[in-house]
Order: sequence, then structure tokens, then C-alpha cells
Amino acid sequence: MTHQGYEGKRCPPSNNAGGKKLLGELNNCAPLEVRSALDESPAQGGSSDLRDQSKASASSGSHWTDLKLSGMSVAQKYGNKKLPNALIVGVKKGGTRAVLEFIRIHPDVRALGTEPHFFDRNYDRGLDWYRGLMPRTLDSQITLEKTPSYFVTREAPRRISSMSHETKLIVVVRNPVTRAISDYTQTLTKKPDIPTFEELAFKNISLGLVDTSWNAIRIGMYILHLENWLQYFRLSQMHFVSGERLITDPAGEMGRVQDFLGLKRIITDKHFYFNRTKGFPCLKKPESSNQPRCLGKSKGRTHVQIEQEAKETWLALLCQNLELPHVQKQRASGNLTDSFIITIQHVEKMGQAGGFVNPLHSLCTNPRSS
Ligand SMILES: Nc1ncnc2c1ncn2[C@@H]1O[C@H](COP(=O)(O)OS(=O)(=O)O)[C@@H](OP(=O)(O)O)[C@H]1O
Repeated sequence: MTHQGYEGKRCPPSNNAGGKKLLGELNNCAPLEVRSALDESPAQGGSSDLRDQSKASASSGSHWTDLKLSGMSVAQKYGNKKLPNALIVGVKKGGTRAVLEFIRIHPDVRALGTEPHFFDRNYDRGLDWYRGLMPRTLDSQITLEKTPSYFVTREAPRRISSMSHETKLIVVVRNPVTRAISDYTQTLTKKPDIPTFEELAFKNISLGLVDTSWNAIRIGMYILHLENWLQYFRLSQMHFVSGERLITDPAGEMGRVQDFLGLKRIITDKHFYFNRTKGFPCLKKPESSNQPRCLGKSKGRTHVQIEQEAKETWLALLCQNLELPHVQKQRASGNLTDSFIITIQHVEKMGQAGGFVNPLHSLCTNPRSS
């Protein structure tokens, strides 16, 4: 299936409020690759939704700085569809959409607006199918896509490295407890009758038993997943974006992303403004538009309310159960793989250098900060 074909079959725009649009409705009108993309973030915003914007330009990857040639960008006319050189591989609810929408305003980046889920759900369709989804790029431009579920997909690192050992990987990490609550909040908008967060997170709260098989918890066990990636990729090929700083200092985080991708620092604080109503940084001039835009309503949802006391009890337990015990267990057993040691050292080093906020550290040492 060609990419043009899939764009042509997009759903008509909806007036539904973010978080209320049901996936089922979208499924009826969207073809597979769009459905896949929407599975991760089904809710759509209104007319000021950057995600609608990105879907509209999903196949063209068109760019506001592109030179126009009879209404068609140079890349669209002379470019080729290439396999991505860089991927935003996760984490779900980390801030991956914000990174994609922010980086794609760079003239040397062209991104697929939807999530193709190639390395997890659609691998059988083959690399030609995957390439066909990509926007046309000039040789000097980077092709990028984001699918947050790659980070926790066992086969993804091997599959990506067999596409190219040189692929650059971006991981947007966020405090795993907040991430889990965000994930749960999203599920709740689709299935309001699910058990409480507490019921799902704990096997036995008085015994302090956390259910690490629950996906919302498991995704946040970053070290566990990283270990798998490091079997196939050098650490220098991975860049960690702090989901927290992406909100407080988007230009700073995007500066480091541009450095990592070998791009000139074009995206600066001039590109952002803080939208008080949204409560998040927004783009003054997003891709394909001169109008300021924020991400859609499914980004920056109000999280389910959790009482502070319960939260502190949980946090202590979750903190003990996410990265730390895994690290401690591995250390105690003396059964450390090289990649594991490197990961820990790397995370610690980046934390010291201020280049990385250990997602557990601030929360576990100061639960009230959440
Ligand atoms: N600028 C800006 N605007 C809006 N939202 C922002 C922004 N930067 C980061 N975020 C955070 O991104 C969180 C959603 O993460 P993802 O885009 O990775 O979600 S998804 O996995 O694609 O569904 C989303 O999580 P929630 O706040 O829990 O909704 C936001 O906190």
C-alpha cells in the first residue's frame, strides 16, 4: 500500500473533545497504518490539535521552511522515500509526540506523523512497505518516525539493528510513576469501568507487592528494557530526553536532540511559548502553518486524582519495585552483564552531569514533588 493511498483514506476531522473520541469510531474509517498509530493515542483534539496537523501532513512531511515549487516542496518533488535514520522508540506517555512535533519544524528533518508500528505489529509487511510510508526526503534530510511501544518490544532492537546498525534512537523518559498514572488515565478514557490504579498496581498493598506484570508498571522498568537495547546498539546511538524538562525547558531539550542528530541548532526558545490555558509549551509556528499551536487534548490530560497519603505509600512501594530492586538484585547476585553495568553507569553519569533526570530519583527522594 502506498503512503499516498493511506493519506487519502484519513478519517474526516472530528469535533469530539480530546479523550472522548473512541478508538472504535476511528477504526471504522482509518486504514491499518493509521489505526495502528491511533491505538497508542486515540484521542483527538479540536482544530488547534497539532496531531491533526501532523496527520494532515503525514505523507508529505511538508515543512514550513521548505522552498515551494509550484505548490510542492523540493523534497516532495525531488526527494526519495528512505528508511528512517532516526527513531523515537519510547516511552509511551513520555512526551514522544511533543518531541516529534518539535523536531519536525527543523528544515533537515522530515517525519512520519502517524505511528507505523512496523517493528512491533507490522514487521511481516516488510521493509518496502515500511519505506513506502515515509515522507520523501532529500539526501541531506533525516527521516524520522515515532512509535513509543518499540521501547518495550523484545524483538524491536534486533529488528531495527538488522535494518541498520547506525539507526539513532531517541528515548523520552519520564518519572515512571507519573508515566504509569498517565497511561492509566488514558486507558480510563476508553474503558471507564476498569479497576482503580491501586487495584491494578498492587498484588497486595499491605505486603508491598507490586504487580510488575501490569503493563503500566512494566513499561516504567526502564533499566530492564534498556538492557535489551544495549545488546544491539551502542549507548552513543541512544539519546535520552527528559520528559519533565521537555515541559519546563523545551528549547534546551530540543537543543540536545538536534546535537544528537547532528543538526544545526535551529529550534530555539524563539519557537516556543507557554500557553497558560494548556499549561504546556506550544509552538509559535508549527510545521505547515504560521499559526501558533499546542498539542491536542489527549496530551496534558488531568490525571486521576490520587490522595496524597495513598500516593506517598504507593510511591515508596513503586520506587522500590521499578528500577531500584532490579539494579540491586542484579548487583547482589553479581550477575551483571556488561551492558547492564554500562547502562547504570551511564544513567548515573548523565544524572550527575545534569544531562538526565533519573526518573525515579526526584520522586523517590521527595514524593511530594510529584
Ligand atoms: N508541550 C507539550 N504539550 C502537551 N503535552 C506534553 C508536552 N510536552 C510533554 N507533554 C507530555 O506528553 C505526554 C504524552 O506523551 P506521549 O506523546 O509520549 O504519549 S503517547 O505515548 O504518544 O500516547 C503528556 O502526558 P499527560 O500529561 O499525562 O497527558 C504530557 O505530559
